[in-house]
Amino acid sequence: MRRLNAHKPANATQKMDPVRLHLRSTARSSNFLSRNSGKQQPRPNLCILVSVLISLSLLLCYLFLFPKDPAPSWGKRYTILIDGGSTGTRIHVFGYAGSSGMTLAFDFGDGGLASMRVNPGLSAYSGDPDLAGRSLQELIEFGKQRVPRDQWAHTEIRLMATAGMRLLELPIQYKILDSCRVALRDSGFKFQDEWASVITGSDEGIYAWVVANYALGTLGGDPLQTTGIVELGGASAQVTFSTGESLPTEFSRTVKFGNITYNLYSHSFLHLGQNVAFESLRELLLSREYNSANDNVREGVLIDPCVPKGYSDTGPWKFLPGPLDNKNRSISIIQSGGNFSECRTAAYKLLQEGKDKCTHRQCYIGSAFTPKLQGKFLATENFFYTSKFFGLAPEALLSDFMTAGQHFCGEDWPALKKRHSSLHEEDLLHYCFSSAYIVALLHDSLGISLDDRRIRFTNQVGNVPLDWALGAFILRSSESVDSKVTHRHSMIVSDDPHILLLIGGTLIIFALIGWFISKWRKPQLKTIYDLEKGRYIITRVSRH
Ligand SMILES: Nc1nc2c(ncn2[C@@H]2O[C@H](COP(=O)(O)OP(=O)(O)OP(=O)(O)O)[C@@H](O)[C@H]2O)c(=O)[nH]1
Ligand SMILES: [Ca+2]
Repeated sequence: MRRLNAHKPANATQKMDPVRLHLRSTARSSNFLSRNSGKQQPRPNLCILVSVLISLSLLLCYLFLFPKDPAPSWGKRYTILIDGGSTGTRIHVFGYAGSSGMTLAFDFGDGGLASMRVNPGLSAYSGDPDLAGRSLQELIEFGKQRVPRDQWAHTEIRLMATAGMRLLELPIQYKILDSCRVALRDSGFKFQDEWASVITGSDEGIYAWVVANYALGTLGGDPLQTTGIVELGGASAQVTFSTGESLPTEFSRTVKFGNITYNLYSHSFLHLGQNVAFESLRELLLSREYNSANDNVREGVLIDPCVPKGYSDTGPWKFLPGPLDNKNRSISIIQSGGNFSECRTAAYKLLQEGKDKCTHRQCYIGSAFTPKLQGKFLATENFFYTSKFFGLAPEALLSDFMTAGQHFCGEDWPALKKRHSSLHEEDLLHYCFSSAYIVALLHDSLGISLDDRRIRFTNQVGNVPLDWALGAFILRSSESVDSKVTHRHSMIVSDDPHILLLIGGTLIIFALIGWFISKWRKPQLKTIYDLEKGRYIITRVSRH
């Protein structure tokens, strides 16, 4: 049997006298109730309370769905990208506002980006792939110095290798990648095996295009206002730009940024990076078909027009297996020809190799389709290093490279070494070749006129280094922003602790509102004893 209600009617005697207890109007009983519940406790005005709670929760919802700033930044976060290039491996540590960010504003200055390079590149370990992973240790330590320890487990680390690795046989590539995965798994950072890979040359070009246009402020704007990128690396060269031309599928890429879609031509010319091209040109000079026209080989001596006068190198050389016959294999010395125009002719011939296999409407380089270059371009890496060495302005003309190269190639090698004693000899040796190669590539092959001002030779725009790795980071960040924007309205909870807090708080407030309303709506029941009927009845208590 339920206990009697603790409160007694006002006129009740101490003893529960069943006779006098009548059905109480809920009002009187509630008055009675209030009289007997000790000191008058002002019951919270439920309506005010509920409305405060509802407005609070609406405010929280507004903050979550329409934050003042696309998203409040939640402190700094990090991501790491390792660029596995043919001549070296470099780590880039990106620090950025860890917002659930709907905006992309990165600081690529000292506060936001830290990089370090080690030589040689991963492909140099083809003879002993297990050592490749060890070459990453120094870079991983560098990353640990830049990322706070409590963030290591949340910091993703990715290895993206380029042309140097693409040149290796697949089994060797896999062994080198596996060796790197072991090192990255043990790094303490967040890593998954598929995050160590060899990227395509087309992706490499796209990423370089993204960082260039991000730095120029044209990413997300009119495609016709974007700037193309030509990059001369160590083992490959990339050409990427926006074009209205119809493109064969293998050369056509689309990049979506914000609500703009860019139709891009992107291709990486493998083997045509500067370092590999320099070696390949010697192979060409030694080949039979070339030699029939030129007497570059006389009694075991190769005359190389692409090295300054007075240079000689007694080898050994690692000539790639190719069109060499035994007679030429017995090269004992390479002597300088120091002749810019002969070097340019040989370089052009190298760039045209394979043209007979062209199956497209036009192939400016080898058998690859290349549309006519449209718009402005940034020329990076070896394009920039060569222009810088010759003291050329960023807006230099190709005719300036010709003049500088003609002079340099004809100079005396010992005098050059003396004058540029601070430079790496290998870099110094390449400038005769690179000046001729740049003219043969951009003018003789791609059709940029000698006095065209469309090209800027640079490795930086503002404080943004034009490194494709930054482009990969920007693109990934924008994709994750897009996915957050897409999901934001479907309230898919982000992994951001503050967002979770916001949602949790909102849910608690709604639950409180629901509870109060249910209390308020739930009939307040009272059990009283009816003297006349001699039994207990349950009655509803009225509300104020
Ligand atoms: N002259 C000169 N060349 C440099 C310097 N630093 C790097 N290089 C050369 O410039 C090129 C650098 O381009 P990168 O893209 O870094 O080359 P990489 O990534 O090792 O090669 P890929 O795998 O083809 O991209 C290489 O040919 C280097 O040898 C420099 O300070 N001076
Ligand atoms: Ca590179």
